[in-house]
Amino acid sequence: MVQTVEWKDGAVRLLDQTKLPLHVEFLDCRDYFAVAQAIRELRVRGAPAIGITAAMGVALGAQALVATDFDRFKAELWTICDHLAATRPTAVNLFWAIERMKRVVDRHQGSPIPEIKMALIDEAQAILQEDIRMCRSIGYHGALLIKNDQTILTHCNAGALATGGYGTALGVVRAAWEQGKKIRVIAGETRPVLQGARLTAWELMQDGIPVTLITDNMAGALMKQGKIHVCIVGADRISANGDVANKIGTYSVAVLARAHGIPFYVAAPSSTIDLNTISGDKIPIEERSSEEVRTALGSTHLAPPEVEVYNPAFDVTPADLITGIITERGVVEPARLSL
Ligand SMILES: CSC[C@H]1O[C@H](OP(=O)(O)O)[C@H](O)[C@@H]1O
Repeated sequence: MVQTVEWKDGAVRLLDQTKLPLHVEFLDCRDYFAVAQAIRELRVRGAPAIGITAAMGVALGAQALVATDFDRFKAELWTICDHLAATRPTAVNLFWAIERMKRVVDRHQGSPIPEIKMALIDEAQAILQEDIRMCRSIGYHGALLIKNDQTILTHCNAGALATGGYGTALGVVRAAWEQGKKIRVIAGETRPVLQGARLTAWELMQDGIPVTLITDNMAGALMKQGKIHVCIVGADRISANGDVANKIGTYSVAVLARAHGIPFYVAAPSSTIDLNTISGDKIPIEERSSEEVRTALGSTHLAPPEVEVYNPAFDVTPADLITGIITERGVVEPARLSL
């Protein structure tokens, strides 16, 4: 699996996910503006991957600062943090990672500036490596829930492409596959940005994991036909009461799963849990451009050019529709999250 994001030769190297599945192209961001633009344009996306990338953007921005006075350096770095924090509002990992980078600076008050700059690079690298370890642990705990010969429905992309590597929902799939369980994945295409069609299908095929692509409106019929045994999705923010914000369409899958008695799991690292947000209705939901809905990835027109569009990128699944939240520490009932 190619690396989604990495610090390479003093730049932030991203796999440009807008080019997948037909082209594997990398984008070398040499300043934090380029990192922010890549996040906004979904060249890198997925809650953990956004956090890691923003952390590297902070480290990258710090290298270019010329201030020799700590207070001035800190003030200028906080401006960089604000710029990166303004890229996307829903994935809490973005803000968690930026706050973690800020704590590095505060811990190094009084240290030489060059030492702080190095510490920021080290912290961003540590966030990446921790995320990969957490995904593997999520995979281990989640695979215990998967039986041989089961078919798993997933929505959007919560794989290596959405994380530092290995994936959350797809980390569970990978772990079950690596354990020799004969599983199959049904991937919802995930209109309008098609993360399922373009990214999940590509990612699983790279690993030789059986995957079938469906349009989002097919999920209910497959459940009714008994062809789905379990649903596993990712998350962008989990509120203190266990509500989950995830890609638009997730709530529909959860309702259908409940109607058909199918377990519905959310896989996410603890960096996605936001105990400061008391419930899902308080989670900010990103609204994206009308063109994403009116066209097929900005090309073919699918609708009248002037038609009114509503394009929320996420929805919220209430805790009572979620069978369990799979974290790096194990599987937890949503209602027990903040205990
Ligand atoms: C492993 S979290 C992935 C999560 O992020 C996706 O959103 P986007 O592609 O817009 O960044 C989607 O909600 C996934 O479940």
